[in-house]
Amino acid sequence: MNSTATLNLKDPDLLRQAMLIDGEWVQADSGQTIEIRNPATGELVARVPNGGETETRRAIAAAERAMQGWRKTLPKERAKVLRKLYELMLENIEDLAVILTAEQGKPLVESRGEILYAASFIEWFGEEAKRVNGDIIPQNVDGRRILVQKAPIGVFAAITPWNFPSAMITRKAGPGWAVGCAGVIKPASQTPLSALALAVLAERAGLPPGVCNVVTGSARAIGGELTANPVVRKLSFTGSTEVGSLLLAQCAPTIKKASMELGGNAPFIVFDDADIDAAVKGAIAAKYRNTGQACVAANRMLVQSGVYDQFAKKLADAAAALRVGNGMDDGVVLGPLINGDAVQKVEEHIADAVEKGARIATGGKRHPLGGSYFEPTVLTDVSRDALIFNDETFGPVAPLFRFETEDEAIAMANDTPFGLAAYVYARDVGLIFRVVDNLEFGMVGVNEGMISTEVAPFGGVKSSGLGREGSKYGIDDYLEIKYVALGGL
Ligand SMILES: NC(=O)C1=CN([C@@H]2O[C@H](COP(=O)(O)OP(=O)(O)OC[C@H]3O[C@@H](n4cnc5c(N)ncnc54)[C@H](OP(=O)(O)O)[C@@H]3O)[C@@H](O)[C@H]2O)C=CC1
Ligand SMILES: O=C(O)CCCC(=O)O
Repeated sequence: MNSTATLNLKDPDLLRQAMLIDGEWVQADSGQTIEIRNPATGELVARVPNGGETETRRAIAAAERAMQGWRKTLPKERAKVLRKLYELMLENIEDLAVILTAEQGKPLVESRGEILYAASFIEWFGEEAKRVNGDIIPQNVDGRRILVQKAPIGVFAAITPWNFPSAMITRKAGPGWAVGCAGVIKPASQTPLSALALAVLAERAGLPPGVCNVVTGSARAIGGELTANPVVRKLSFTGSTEVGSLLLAQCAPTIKKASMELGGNAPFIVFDDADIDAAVKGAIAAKYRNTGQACVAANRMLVQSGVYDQFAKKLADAAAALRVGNGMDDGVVLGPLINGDAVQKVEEHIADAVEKGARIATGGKRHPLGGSYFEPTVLTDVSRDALIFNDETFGPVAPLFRFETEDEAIAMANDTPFGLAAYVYARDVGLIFRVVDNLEFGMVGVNEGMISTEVAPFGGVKSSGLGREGSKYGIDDYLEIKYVALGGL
C-alpha cells in the first residue's frame, strides 16, 4: 500500500503500513485499516491494518513456535542481536524521531530523546542477557544440593500507550527478547508507526521471524485474545488504571504474570529551604515534558508557604516562555495534546479549579494556534477538593497548593490512591530522608525533575501498578524460577 504521508525520511521503508506476524508483513483479514493522523495538523500520515482476534491468535502461535529456537540461543548471541538493534536505532534516529513526532506530536527534540531512551533499554537488557544467573543453596540433607535455575517465562504480550510510542515497547520487549522469550506487541491505535518502524529494525538486526510480532487494530479484540490465550504467559501493560484493572481481571482465568504501569498523580513538593531556581527548572521538566502527558508528570505542586509566592511567580514566568507549536518546527518545546478529548479534560480541570477559588497565573485556555494546542498553565491557590488534586490531568497545567509543615506535605502527597512518582525539593538532609521514607510512591526524585533511566527500576505502588521495568529488576518478570533438588550425591 502506498504511503499517504509526506514525511521526509532518509529511509522511507521505515514507515510501514502493515502488521508483522510470523516474519510476514500483512494486512488485516478484513482488509480494513485505521487512519493515523498528525495531532499537530490533523493530516493523514498513514493507514495501518485494523487487525483483531484471529490475527492475534496467529501472532501468538508464531511467537510460541519462534521461541523454541530463540530460547536455546546462547545469551551472548541474543545480546549481539540486541546490540545490533540498538545500533540501528541510533543510526536511524532522525527518521524514527520524525515518525514519532508525526504520529504523537511531541517536539522533535523530545522524540530524539525518546528514541535514545528506547534504545537504551535494548542496550541494557542485551547486556543483562548474560547475567541471568541462578543459585546453589547449601543442602538441607546430606547428599543433596538445591539448584535454582531461571527460564524464560514464555510468550509475552505488550500493550502500550500513545504517550511514549517507542520507549514503552522497548522497556517491555527488551527484557523479554533478552531472556529468550518471543512476544506480541499491540501499540496504541494513535501511534502504531513507531512500533512498526522498530519491528523493521528488529528484523534487520536479526531477530528471527516470529520473535517480534506487532498487531495493530481493535484494542478490545486484540487485548481479549492476548489475555485469554493460555499460550501467553506474561502481559505487560502501560496505560490507564481503568484499562489495566480490566486486563488484570481478564488475565486471571489463565493465571498470567502481569506487570501494570498505570496512572499517577505525582506530588512535586517544594520546601522553604529549597533552591528555588533549581525547583522551577525541575518543575518545568517534570510538568511540561510531552505537554504534561506522562504518568510521572508532576500533577500537584505542593509548596511551603515561605516560598510559595516566589516559586509561583518564577514558575509562571518560565511556563509562559515555553514555545508552543508544531513539533516539527525548530525551537518548539510544547507540542499539541494528543486529541480533542485530552483538551477537554484539561479545560474541565481548570474550570473546576477556578470555580473552587483558584487563580490563573499564566495560560488557562486553548492556544491561538487552534487544534489541540493548549497554553502552558499555572494555577495558584488551588483548593484540595478540586478535581485536579485527585485526578491526573495529562496536560500542561501546574496547580499550586500551599502547605505549612512537613507532616502536612506528606499527608497531602499521600492523599491519593496512586503511588507512581513523587518529587521533593529541599536542602535539609534529615528532612529529605524523613519525607522520602514516608512517601507512598514507587519512585522519588529528590532535587531532580527527570528520573527516568534504563538503569533504575520504574514502577509504582497502590493503583499505579504492579512490577518494575528497566534496571536489573526489570528482567525478573520475564523469568520463571525452577528449583531442582539434586540428590544422590
Ligand atoms: N500510565 C500511562 O503512562 C498512561 C496513562 N494514560 C491515562 O489514561 C488516560 C486515557 O488514555 P488512553 O489512551 O485512553 O489509555 P488506555 O489505557 O485506554 O490505552 C493504553 C493502551 O491500552 C489499549 N487498550 C484500551 N482499551 C483496551 C482494552 N479494552 N483491551 C486491551 N487494550 C486496551 C489501548 O489501545 P487503543 O489505543 O487501540 O485504544 C492502548 O494500546 C489518559 O488521559 C491518561 O490519564 C494514558 C496513557 C498512558
Ligand atoms: O508516562 C508514561 O506512561 C511512560 C513513562 C515515561 C517515562 O518512562 O518517563
